[in-house]
Amino acid sequence: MDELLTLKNVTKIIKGKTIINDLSFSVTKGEVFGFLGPNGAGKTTTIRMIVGLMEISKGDIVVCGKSIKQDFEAAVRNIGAIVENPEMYKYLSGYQNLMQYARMHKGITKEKVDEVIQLVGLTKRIHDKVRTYSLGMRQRLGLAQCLLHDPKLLILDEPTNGLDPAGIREIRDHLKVLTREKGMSVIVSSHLLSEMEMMCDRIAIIQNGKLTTIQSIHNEQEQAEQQLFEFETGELGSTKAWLTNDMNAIITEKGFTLHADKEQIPLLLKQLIKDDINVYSVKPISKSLEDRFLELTEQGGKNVG
Ligand SMILES: Nc1ncnc2c1ncn2[C@@H]1O[C@H](COP(=O)(O)OP(=O)(O)OP(=O)(O)O)[C@@H](O)[C@H]1O
Repeated sequence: MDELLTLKNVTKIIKGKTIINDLSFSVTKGEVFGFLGPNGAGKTTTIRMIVGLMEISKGDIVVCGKSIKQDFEAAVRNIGAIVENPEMYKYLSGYQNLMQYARMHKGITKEKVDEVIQLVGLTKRIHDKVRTYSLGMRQRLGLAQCLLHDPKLLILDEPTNGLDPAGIREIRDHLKVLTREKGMSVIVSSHLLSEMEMMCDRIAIIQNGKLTTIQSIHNEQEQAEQQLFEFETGELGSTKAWLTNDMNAIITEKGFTLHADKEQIPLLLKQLIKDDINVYSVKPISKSLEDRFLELTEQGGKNVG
């Protein structure tokens, strides 16, 4: 089964106010899925519902084939999560903290504790007291703790909050190991696009409790399919006359721009040449996710829906 997590029309209403509105998406095995949105968009609320900390008002969440509503324990068993800052005893060592946790949860062996310590790269400092750890090391200790019960799906709410670039990079590298080598799926949330672009395979943008877009990050072919193209043509008057309303083109200083599939470009060129309009260049204008994110958020969700 490729889908590890599916949200089906999930809605959350608190005191008559719709906080999450009909949210549907799936996360597949081995991917890092980003949840991006401005403050107050509803990321934490959604995550709290996925990990079972908050009830769903409408819809359902399915984890590894188990419905959170019908089979709660079997569903959440597959999840490891850091939602709020993980509580650690600062006067104990990292190792003592993990062993303490292992003692409270059935079936976690000492070998498993050693394995996760190595996985998060804390071997050298694991016997030092947590109060001597940097924030990044504390985050990694938290990560180690939630890996102890071998979750299939890891959920990290704002994992890079307060970390310096080196700390962010460490988290990023660890997520790669977990997904690529261990086949886990990871959901990370953030309001910082640049970090998410470096960390995620796909990013869902959430705005006012609604999903506005899901975009693959490394799939350039997919991104190139629907694009804005800039045509540089000669005579602007005849160009303007040539364009029809349904093309939704915008006249520029040098010619015009329009959205088109790549396959449409040769057809448009043939037509322009046939109609005696000179074309000096055609180039795709890459619209970064950043533009899209800013556009969506600055418009206050105009495109939402
Ligand atoms: N228990 C609650 N009662 C009333 N409103 C709530 C409650 N929990 C969340 N909200 C509201 O729901 C909206 C979404 O909040 P949420 O914390 O999920 O956003 P977020 O995207 O995680 O933002 P941030 O990045 O600031 O944490 C906010 O407007 C918040 O005020």
